[in-house]
Amino acid sequence: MYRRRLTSLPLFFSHFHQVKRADQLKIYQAFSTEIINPVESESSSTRNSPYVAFVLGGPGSGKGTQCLKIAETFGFEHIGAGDLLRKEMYSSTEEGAMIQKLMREGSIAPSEVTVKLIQKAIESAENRKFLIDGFPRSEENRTAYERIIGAEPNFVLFFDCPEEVMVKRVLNRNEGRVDDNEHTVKERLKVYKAVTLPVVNHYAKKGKLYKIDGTGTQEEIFERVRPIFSSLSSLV
Ligand SMILES: Nc1ncnc2c1ncn2[C@@H]1O[C@H](COP(=O)(O)OP(=O)(O)O)[C@@H](O)[C@H]1O
Ligand SMILES: Nc1ccn([C@@H]2O[C@H](COP(=O)(O)OP(=O)(O)O)[C@@H](O)[C@H]2O)c(=O)n1
Ligand SMILES: [Mg+2]
Repeated sequence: MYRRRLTSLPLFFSHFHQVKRADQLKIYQAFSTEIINPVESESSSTRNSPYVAFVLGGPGSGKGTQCLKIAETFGFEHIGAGDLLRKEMYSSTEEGAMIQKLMREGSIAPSEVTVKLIQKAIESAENRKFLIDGFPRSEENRTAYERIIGAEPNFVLFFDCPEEVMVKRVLNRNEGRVDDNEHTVKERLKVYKAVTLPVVNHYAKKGKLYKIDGTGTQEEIFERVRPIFSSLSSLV
């Protein structure tokens, strides 16, 4: 038995007119989007394993801001990869010092370190629905997650934003971060384009990517995100 619903979603699947998500959804991009939810056929093992959305986008694209809204509205647990690393950075261990150096340079921390922190956060949460924000930032991050966690994300959100908008937001962020300065943001943008965008393309090819216009007000962007999560609420 299938539950059918018609919605008009502002989805932007970059390269596909028809996208098939292996787990539960079939989504056809058109003027309106049909979502077919095989609710009754969902096995209990699927229900018990964590439901994971990765959240990607350049520095300042609004990942953290939108994750807070999604978490509050749809009951997801927000795990910020950068937040986990920053916490570790202040732990006055050797690893903490290494993370601080990499963050200052705008480089990516070793995947094993980041994935282990994410794994701990998933395991210690009561929630089973997760937004993993700022991860995977490299193909190496992605394969390390698949190897250590033994799963792929259910889907991936990607906030698409022009560089000049991202830079302006980062330089106005004012959270005292070691990497929110003109020099590091330039490096981070280079890393984003060379190392993170291939991961975004990987998920686009797999039909797992929701590309969202990251310009406009926080509220406008959230209205683009909302239908994606509304359509899931009966599933997870
Ligand atoms: N739509 C928006 N318009 C203007 N400023 C924004 C918007 N979304 C987020 N910001 C601000 O821009 C900065 C970067 O946003 P953040 O969510 O931290 O991005 P990211 O996690 O992708 O780096 C923050 O100071 C945030 O308050
Ligand atoms: N998967 C990740 C995520 C963040 N990081 C590090 O943490 C920094 C800040 O990440 P973040 O996600 O908090 O940054 P924003 O994109 O939110 O501005 C990155 O520039 C990297 O140095 C990492 O090494 N690996
Ligand atoms: Mg962030």
